[in-house]
Amino acid sequence: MDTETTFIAAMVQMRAGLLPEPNLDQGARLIREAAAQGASFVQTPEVSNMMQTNRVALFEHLRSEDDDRSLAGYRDLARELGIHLNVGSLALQATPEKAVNRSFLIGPSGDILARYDKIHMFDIDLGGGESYRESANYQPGETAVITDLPWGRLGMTICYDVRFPALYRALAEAGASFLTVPSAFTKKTGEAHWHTLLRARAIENGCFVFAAAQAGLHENNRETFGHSLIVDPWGTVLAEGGGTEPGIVLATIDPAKVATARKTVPSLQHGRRFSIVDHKAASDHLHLVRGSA
Ligand SMILES: O=C(O)CNC(=O)[C@H](CS)NC(=O)CCC(=O)C(=O)O
Repeated sequence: MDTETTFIAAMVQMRAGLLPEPNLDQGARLIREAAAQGASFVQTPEVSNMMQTNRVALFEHLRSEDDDRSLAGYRDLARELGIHLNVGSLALQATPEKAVNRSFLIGPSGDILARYDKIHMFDIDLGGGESYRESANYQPGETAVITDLPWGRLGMTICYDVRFPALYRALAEAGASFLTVPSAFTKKTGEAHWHTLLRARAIENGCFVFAAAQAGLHENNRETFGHSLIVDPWGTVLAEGGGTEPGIVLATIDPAKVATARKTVPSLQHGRRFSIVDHKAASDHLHLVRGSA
């Protein structure tokens, strides 16, 4: 594997609406623009096909992987443009009752090289009446996924996964140089946490982090944070999208930066397993011992 070669990565920032067809048009237009600017790796955000929280409407438009027109369209596009295309995620039918939030890596041949089902479900109450119950409509994945790009190994994750650092450490230990975090972050949590979480995952694992994001006010009245990011293994932001509009951001990626960052700060090698002492339990025990003496 020639890890000396640089390449251009592009994050496609979208404002997905309720229906798959116009969303595919929006995604395809931006992917073409990215390829025209030289990108050979392009990522789209979480739920590129549908931003839909209403269960009835969601299930009306859900298709199984084999029948999904967005997936077919993105495969055709990857083949036509000769790029590696990471469709951040598609909402797909998994069972009669549940969808799955699935990310795809499509190769320049149009073949599906890898798929990853989002593991961590965003079930939270943010306050101010803003609540999410992803697990009501989606079934979680149970398997972390690492795959190969021509420039190094890629660990695939989605959005809320970014809050679970053990997943990223496992992917880095399995050989990942690149970590993908396609997202639809809320505006509130994005303002507080987005840059910090993504830069931390890059720094602590010595990996590039690619995070294409949904942005702006969507048809379902949800507002997402945007700020699609490309972060290098030193934690430097190489490219960043705006807060509200669809568009693309690009950066030249030098895979050699992975080895350089890890050589400078070898924290991946210095990690050690440890046990934990509960100080309170230990002092209670001492007290008991003294009392019985
Ligand atoms: O349901 C959809 O339409 C698309 N999916 C999402 O928006 C997902 C699940 S609700 N969003 C997140 O995971 C946000 C995480 C986040 O914002 C955080 O960790 O702070």
